Amino acid sequence: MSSTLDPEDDYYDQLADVLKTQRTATQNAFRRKGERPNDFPPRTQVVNEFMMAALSNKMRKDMMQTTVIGSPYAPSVTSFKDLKKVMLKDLAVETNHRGSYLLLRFICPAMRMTAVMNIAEDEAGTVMPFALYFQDPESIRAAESILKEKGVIILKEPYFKVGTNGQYAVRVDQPTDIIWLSEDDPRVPTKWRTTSASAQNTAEYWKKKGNNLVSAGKLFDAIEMYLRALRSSPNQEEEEILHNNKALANLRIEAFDSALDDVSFIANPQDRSEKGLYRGGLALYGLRRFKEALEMMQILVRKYPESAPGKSELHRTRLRVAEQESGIYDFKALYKATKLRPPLMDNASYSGPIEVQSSPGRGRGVFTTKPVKAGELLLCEKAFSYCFAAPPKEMERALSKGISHISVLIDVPGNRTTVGTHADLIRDVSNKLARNPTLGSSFGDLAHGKYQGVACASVDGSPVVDTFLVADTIHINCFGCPLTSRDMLDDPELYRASKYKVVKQHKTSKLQTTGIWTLASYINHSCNPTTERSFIGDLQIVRAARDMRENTELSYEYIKRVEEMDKKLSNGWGFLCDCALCVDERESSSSLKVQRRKLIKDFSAPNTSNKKKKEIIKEFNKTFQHPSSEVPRIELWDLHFSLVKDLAKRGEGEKVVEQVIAAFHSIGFLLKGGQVLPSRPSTIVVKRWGYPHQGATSAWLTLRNVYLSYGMDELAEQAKEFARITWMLQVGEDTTFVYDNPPKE
Ligand SMILES: C[S@@+](CC[C@H](N)C(=O)[O-])C[C@H]1O[C@@H](n2cnc3c(N)ncnc32)[C@H](O)[C@@H]1O
Repeated sequence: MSSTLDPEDDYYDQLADVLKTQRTATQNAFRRKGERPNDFPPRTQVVNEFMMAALSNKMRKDMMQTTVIGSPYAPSVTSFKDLKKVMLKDLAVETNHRGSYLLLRFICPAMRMTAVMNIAEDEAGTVMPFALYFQDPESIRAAESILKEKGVIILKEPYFKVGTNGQYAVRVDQPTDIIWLSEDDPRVPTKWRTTSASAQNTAEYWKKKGNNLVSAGKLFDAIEMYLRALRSSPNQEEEEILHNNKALANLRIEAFDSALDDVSFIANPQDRSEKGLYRGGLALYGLRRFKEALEMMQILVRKYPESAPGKSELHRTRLRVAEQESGIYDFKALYKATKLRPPLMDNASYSGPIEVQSSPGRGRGVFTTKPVKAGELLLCEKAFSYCFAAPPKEMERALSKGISHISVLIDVPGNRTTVGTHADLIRDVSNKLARNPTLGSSFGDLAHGKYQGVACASVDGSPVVDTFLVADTIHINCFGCPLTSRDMLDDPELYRASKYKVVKQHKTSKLQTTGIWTLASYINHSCNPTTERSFIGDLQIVRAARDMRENTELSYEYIKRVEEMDKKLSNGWGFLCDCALCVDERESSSSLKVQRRKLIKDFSAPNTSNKKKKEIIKEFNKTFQHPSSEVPRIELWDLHFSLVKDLAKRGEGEKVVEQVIAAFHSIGFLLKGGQVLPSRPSTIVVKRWGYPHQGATSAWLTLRNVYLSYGMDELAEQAKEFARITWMLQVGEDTTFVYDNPPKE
């Protein structure tokens, strides 16, 4: 979950009004639940209004899109043979017509708003606006190829609703409720049949049509043609070619399961053609089954040693298997790849010494399976789905590049409004699952809210996806993320530690890019976490923020500690944190909190002397009942560093070191050695790691610089090594940590 609106956010008031209007409209509509209206407007009026709306829709380009999630209803899991036909005039308002189906034909050119829209008619000639949600964006599939004029569908267990404007419509939130009928389907009524429907052409004829459509990028239509060709009695050789061609179209729409089915027409891989092996390997790669993909590519290269694409894919797949097994990544190449739009990394996921187990009171959680050291890589996971929000400068390119626009998601039952790419994420995950049912369990096993819905299922051989369940699951498990965590560093001292130029364009964005990482999703929240995570494109990197024993639970901060933490976590994720910080906060009296606030105010007052500041820090420490190893005193960090700044200016190195070490102790670290006085030790050791503070790297580098200035080179090297570890925690890697050779910015 990310970016649920706060009162201080832009648009808050406007969107709160929109949410209110939607809630009222929903309540009004529900008052009419079950009513069978007899005031349908005449056909010409419905069509004219639709055409006018399509025209004005074309002219308004810049409107922020809004997706409204209404009352959830489960998708149809009933076999078509058990359903009875109903007509549009039989529909009841705000009702899900279980046990029934509609047979509909579209009569206008489709229009794209948030939904793909058309006017549907039934066999009696009654017409009705029709809205289909969660469809691929126009750049992937044109609205006109989805709800084609003259196209015929069966809509199982339809939902009939009254819109905010009082207009009746058939609304489809569950796209898998539709059975798309091909022209020659016997269920298409005779009077709706087109001439090409009954054309008795050869498989070769339909194949050529399919090939032309692939060349034109109309992949969904091409697949329909290949299916038609397969129904036109091809011979064995033609059949194999058709399956291979269909596999190519399926690969391009990322329907990897179907592509794999296509090539499996020849059961034994050893007997497959070069194309069959190649496309089968790519399908397995797309499903992230890299070891099987490698086997397929090895067979290909053995059987067809001259195959250049085979050799190059074999090489690429080997890299993925190596990453998966070693957790070693070429980070330099990853940063380069973040220039891609969208910045999807071509990498495998690595899962280190961790496993999912039950975590009492928290559902499931992730635990270490062996002792680990601070900084160790625990997980580097590629997103299951990722919607990149183009920064304003790139918006123009967004349409053509399949980048997500920021849109508004109005969740009426959840009573919340979210700005970001969540609506696109719901769409992309739903489509991914519908096209790749074998991926269903990795997403379907994730935690979700109260809505039960339908987990992965299939009916009449087709997958069923419950978009309401997808939305509910995304709400709990999705996170906003920057393009790279390194871009988010806001300490100039740290830029000097980075070899590559910092890209600042995303720094001010509000993390509107969102994604789902199905393994990282099992990590629970703690305000005093054991790990830190970072992002490079759609890779999420999780590293140990402390030395941990075997069987220690991993945790990270879903959000940084803020005021009203209980409210934020409970609104966002439905739980109250029981970490020591939260417990202490609840136990602390309001007078104590007032006292702490006053101390901070006094500290920050102009002209407060350093002596006085030190006294205030002492007083502040006295307000805690528990040691800082249990309840880190995060507020103290900034107070110590305010002193550090001043002391550094005066060149009082020993005192700088004293304050930096005190700052670390205040957040639960236990450091041994490291003070300049009295005896200039040669080691500084972290006996216990504390709260992973964002300022830790520059704190270590401050120590390192002071040590150097005192000629304590050994100690300086050790401090630099700790800076490297905390840098890795923050940005994910240490390739860019070359403090001795700062880049010329
Ligand atoms: C992203 S999921 C984490 C995995 C989840 N525990 C599971 O069983 O799948 C987020 C959900 O985990 C639970 N959770 C996370 N951190 C928690 C905590 N500190 N205390 C209690 N529940 C927590 C909440 O139910 C939250 O909605």
